[in-house]
Amino acid sequence: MENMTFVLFGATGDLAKRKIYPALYNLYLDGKLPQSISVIGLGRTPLSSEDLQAQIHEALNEFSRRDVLRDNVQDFLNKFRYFIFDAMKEESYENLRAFMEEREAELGIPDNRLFYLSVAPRLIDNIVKQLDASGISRTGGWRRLIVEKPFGTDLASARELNASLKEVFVEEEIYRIDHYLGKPMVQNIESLIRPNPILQALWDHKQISNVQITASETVGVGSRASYYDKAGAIRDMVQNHLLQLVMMTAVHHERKLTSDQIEQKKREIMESINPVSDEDLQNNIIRGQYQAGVVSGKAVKGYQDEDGVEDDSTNDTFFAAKLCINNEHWSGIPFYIRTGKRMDQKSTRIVIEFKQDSDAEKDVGIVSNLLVIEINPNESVSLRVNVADHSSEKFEPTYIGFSKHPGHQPEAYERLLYDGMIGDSTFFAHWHEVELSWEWVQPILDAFANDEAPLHTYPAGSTGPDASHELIERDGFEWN
Ligand SMILES: NC(=O)C1=CN([C@@H]2O[C@H](COP(=O)(O)OP(=O)(O)OC[C@H]3O[C@@H](n4cnc5c(N)ncnc54)[C@H](OP(=O)(O)O)[C@@H]3O)[C@@H](O)[C@H]2O)C=CC1
Ligand SMILES: O=C1O[C@H](COP(=O)(O)O)[C@@H](O)[C@H](O)[C@H]1O
Repeated sequence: MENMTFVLFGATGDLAKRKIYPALYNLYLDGKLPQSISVIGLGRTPLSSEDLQAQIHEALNEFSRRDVLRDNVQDFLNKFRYFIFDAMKEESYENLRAFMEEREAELGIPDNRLFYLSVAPRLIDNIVKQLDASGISRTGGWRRLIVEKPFGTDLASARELNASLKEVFVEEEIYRIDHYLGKPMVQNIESLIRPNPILQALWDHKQISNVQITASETVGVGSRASYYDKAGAIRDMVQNHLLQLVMMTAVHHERKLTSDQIEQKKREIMESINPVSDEDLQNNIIRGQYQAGVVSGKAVKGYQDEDGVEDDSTNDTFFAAKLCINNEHWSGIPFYIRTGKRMDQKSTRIVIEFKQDSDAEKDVGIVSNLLVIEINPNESVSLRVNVADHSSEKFEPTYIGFSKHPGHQPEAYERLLYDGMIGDSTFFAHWHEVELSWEWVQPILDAFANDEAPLHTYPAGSTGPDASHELIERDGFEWN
């Protein structure tokens, strides 16, 4: 890997502490950082480099998946410098350029520069313009830009944001983070199907009856009401993570695909998803909001009573939909997606349900085969099969599969940061996917904004509103 400067905008922020520093440390432990790297943390808070290093050390103690090793942590921390920086002030950039160049000279490294924007979206336009104007992004080496979510708040703002990034960077240099794409089991979908002809042969509408994608959470809005009450589940989870899971599930891997081919296939899938019609808005889209209830044995407030949430908020904390991909492989197969906060369990999973011809044998316990890909918090793949129980002359559903142990393998941010450093954008969200995802959700955003869709409530700690069960039961299935 080439030596580089890693410029972290938002070095004093929550994401840096919880995800970025632990990811960098674990890459360091695995020998996956460049031999020589200058990491420059930026923020307005007046800190010295030693202060930042102390904060990072603390963050590692709290959030690293592996123990912090006394004998090497200082070597890791020495790579960091802090620079007091206000993204809205022009002079900050001139000073940053000098600081960065000085450090590059001190370490004898080329001007390969990776800019990580872990800051509020409202700052991004100015940062990118100033990086260009100050010459910071005009490097003799390579330059890359990692952008955090949310990428816009609707189709128009996403296009605007993209246009301002494109004034300075080309698509190949822009890495839009969607941390679900960094999750090991999501990255493993291809390696699960392609080398296994038995699964490849099953991966289409002839064998599959429906696909279900769930991302349920037990947490509520927490301290993020100012953002979440405007975003809702649709912007927070659906436009990005859930639609990415749809694309990753629906891609066909007849052979090993290059990054560009995967990008093209994902784009084709998004283009093949039926646009949301008025009929869908009435029947196939479910908006929900949690009420008071009990989660993991603890009484919790309803959404409207959460700190920072408007009293009469109609914001969606739950979303479910049925969508169809109109291509040769998936035509006629419903994809059901759902996500919600304050549900009964934390679970992100993809369930592929296979067709079952033996309706007549339901009374002896025969059920459809399922392929269950558990993404989070457990990482496993299992296949539900019917096994005869000779004593009762009935069949028992039995799961065969394997599990991985989270904590023993690199987490999403480690994988994505590493990919960003080596210049592999396979598991980042490319512009066309992002734009097409916004195009798909835009009619839903409009309907929610105009209160044209019913708001179903559900008790915290439940499996979501009844309407989301009716959505799937109408087609003769149930959420697995
Ligand atoms: N936290 C999370 O779990 C997730 C966050 N994200 C995204 O990551 C980004 C960062 O989030 P998060 O860390 O939570 O946010 P925080 O509010 O915790 O941190 C914001 C950071 O931005 C810096 N900042 C704010 N204004 C300026 C400015 N004018 N000039 C320079 N720096 C500035 C702050 O530094 P200072 O105050 O020192 O200036 C701070 O380091 C956001 O886009 C968010 O949507 C995405 C997924 C999850
Ligand atoms: O991006 C986000 O994701 C988290 C859920 O992520 P997970 O890795 O724990 O499944 C969600 O809580 C948050 O609201 C959202 O912004």
